[in-house]
Parts: sequence; structure tokens; C-alpha cells
Amino acid sequence: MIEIERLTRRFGAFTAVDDVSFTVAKGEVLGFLGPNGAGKSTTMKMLAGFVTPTSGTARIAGFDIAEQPVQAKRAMGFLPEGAPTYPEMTVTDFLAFCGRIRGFSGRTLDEKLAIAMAQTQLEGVRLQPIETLSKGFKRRVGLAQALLHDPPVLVLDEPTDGLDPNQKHEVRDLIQRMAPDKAIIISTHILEEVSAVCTRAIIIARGKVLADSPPAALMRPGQTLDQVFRDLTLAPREAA
Ligand SMILES: Nc1ncnc2c1ncn2[C@@H]1O[C@H](COP(=O)(O)OP(=O)(O)OP(=O)(O)O)[C@@H](O)[C@H]1O
Repeated sequence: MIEIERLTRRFGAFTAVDDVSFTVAKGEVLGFLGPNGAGKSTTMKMLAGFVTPTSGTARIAGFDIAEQPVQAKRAMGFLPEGAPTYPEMTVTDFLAFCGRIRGFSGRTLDEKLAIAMAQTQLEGVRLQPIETLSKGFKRRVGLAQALLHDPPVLVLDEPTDGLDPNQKHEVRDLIQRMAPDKAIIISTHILEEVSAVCTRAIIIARGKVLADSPPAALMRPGQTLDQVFRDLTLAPREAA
């Protein structure tokens, strides 16, 4: 469902994403792990069409992100980092706006909104302007927007960032419930989240993929994912 081939993004002389390749199949939840500045968000933004690759390609549900961007976007829900745009809109107005852009109207739109708001537990704040919401609720509005059209591919940049422990648990449960029918990438700094919800983990640092395997397979006996992460990402930079 997600195929990334030699994706590279340079900003001037700096290479943020360096020759990254991987695939994600239906039923997989891929945890995208890495220290600050590793290149996770840039990779996700390239998949979503917000950043143009310097070189390399990616396909979403078989659609090339550069050559068939509309079809690729139709097949994908993207949760960017940070808060949703249009902070002055109410939750309902914002999600209805996103739904109309996705081509829904009338009763279908109402049904889609109701399902997305129930999934992300937003009913209680539906008439509140987004700018008046707490960080956790803003994140959930972003998540609702990504789920609205029930896409086969989800790319979620730190979906549990800013949520309290109960909300984190609910979002992880939601991801697990959706997982059998979708291909999902989540980026996270929370290593326990990877063990809890991900079928596979990729560790990226300085733009390069350092490991790609099921979370348990990354660890030697007696090791925690935390140790593996530190060993891999604190390793001295390879000689060029
Ligand atoms: N538009 C840009 N112009 C210049 N440099 C950029 C731009 N966007 C990202 N970068 C740089 O690319 C690198 C990777 O950034 P990115 O946001 O992808 O990292 P990340 O792994 O998502 O980090 P974090 O965990 O902190 O969110 C960083 O050094 C960042 O400063």
C-alpha cells in the first residue's frame, strides 16, 4: 500500500532524508522512530505531497505521488505535526470543510462527520473554535480530519503528542482497531507506543534508515527498545 523508493530530500547542502526505501503492507502498523531532526516529518510530508522529493519516488495504493497526486491523496489520510489550520473555525465547521474538499455532501457528509467525531471523541467540543481547545483536543481534530474519508493508508505524525495517558490509550486502541484494513505509519518518540501498537519499527537518524524489523526482533535478550534506540542513534557518524 505504501512503497517508498530511494526517497531523498535536500535543503541546500543539508540532506534531511537520505536514500530512504521501504514498503508498508495492508495490516501493518509501522512505527517511525528517530531522534529530533532525524527526517521523520520530512519523509511523511513528502508522502503527503507537502514537500517535493529532491529524488526518489513513492506510491500510495499504487499511485505515484508525483504523477498521480490526486489519486494518491485520495487514498491517504495525513495527520501533520502541530495543530490544524484555520484555528477560528469550530470543530464541526472545520471537519465539514475537510469533508466537502473530499467530495462529501448532505447526509453522507453528516454520517462521515459523526463517525470521525465518535472515533476521536470530539462530540463534546464540536461547536468550540479550534483555537480554544487544549493541545490534546487539537491533535484529535487533526486525527479526525485524517480518518474522515476512511482511507486505506494513514500517515500519522506523532498522533499521541500532547494527549493525556487515557487519551493516548484510546488513540492506540483506535489505531489497532483500524489496522487490519489499512497500512499505517506513525512517527513517535514514545518507545512503549511502538511495542504496544506497531507490527514493525524503522529507526531513522540523520536521514538514513538504521533498522527495519518487528519491534521485538530489534532487541537482543535482556535489552529494551530504549537501549537499541540509543545504541543505534548515538553511534558516531559514518565516515563519508
Ligand atoms: N524547510 C526546511 N528548510 C530547511 N531545513 C529543514 C526544512 N524542513 C526540515 N528541515 C531540516 O531537516 C531535518 C529533518 O527535520 P524533520 O522535521 O524531518 O525531523 P524529525 O525527525 O521529524 O524531527 P522531530 O522528531 O524533532 O519532529 C532537520 O534538521 C530540519 O531542521
